[in-house]
Amino acid sequence: MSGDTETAAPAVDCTGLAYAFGETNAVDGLDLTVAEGEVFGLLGPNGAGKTTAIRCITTLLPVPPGMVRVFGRDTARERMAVRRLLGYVPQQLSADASLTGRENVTLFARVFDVPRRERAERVAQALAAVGLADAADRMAGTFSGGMIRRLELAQALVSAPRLLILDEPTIGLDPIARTGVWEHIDAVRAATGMTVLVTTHYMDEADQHCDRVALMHRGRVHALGTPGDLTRGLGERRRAAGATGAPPTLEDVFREVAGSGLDDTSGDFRDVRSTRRTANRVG
Ligand SMILES: Nc1ncnc2c1ncn2[C@@H]1O[C@H](COP(=O)(O)OP(=O)(O)OP(=O)(O)O)[C@@H](O)[C@H]1O
Repeated sequence: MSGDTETAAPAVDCTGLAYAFGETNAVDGLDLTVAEGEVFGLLGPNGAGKTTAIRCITTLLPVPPGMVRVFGRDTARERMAVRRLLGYVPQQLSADASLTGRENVTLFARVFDVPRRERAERVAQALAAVGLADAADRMAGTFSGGMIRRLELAQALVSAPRLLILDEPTIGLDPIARTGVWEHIDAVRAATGMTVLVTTHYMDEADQHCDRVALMHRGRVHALGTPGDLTRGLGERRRAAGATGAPPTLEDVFREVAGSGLDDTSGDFRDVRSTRRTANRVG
């Protein structure tokens, strides 16, 4: 693969991506292109297939050649090259409560082969980028949920990836901590031009922070565009049908495309479950 091809290729290119767990088609023909430099939101309710799609893109789940390319590199054929291009913050907690913030990030710097002589500085930069410079030498077990999430962000950033993939980065956090996480994602993106692919079921966050979103339901993309285009489009359809009222939100767009498949209570359950996971891990 030539350097030119890699530069011209989209950050992520999924073509007919499919993945099944036994009888369950978790991802069922997903077509998706993420341009370099954009913040792209993969949205959907529990079970939509977001995490499975992300795990295929990160090479953690194997798919046949031709389904997923990252900066032009096929995940099936160039697994290690793809891994070197991306930073991944999974839903499961990846920080170790018994290590300090700095030690946690240093561990990732070693795993990702950050050269030894650059390591200390790169770790300090990653911690500063997420607002944890002052807390760097405290045990992660003393961190709040929002600080842990930012620490995990620093772990993913220390290898200076071209593509940052975040699976539900703000789940289980209170509104202030959620804002804090996004402020740092936005700042890193502004400073580096890094591509960000994020899954979330918080439509308000996607509306505010994503350049484009894909609304995913039952393994497929049902709507794709900028949040503004999607909400304007629904507003126009409603006006054409004679409806009045408040301008639609992204959540309204989602309800239109997903219909009765949406579960009103799923977000709450997920928050509780995730909060518990956080508590178990760092408690
Ligand atoms: N390891 C697994 N074994 C069996 N089925 C699975 C597995 N992981 C996911 N699934 C199923 O695949 C489907 C998609 O799940 P996935 O986790 O990708 O959805 P999601 O949109 O990320 O939802 P959530 O936000 O709840 O993680 C669901 O029906 C889920 O039950």
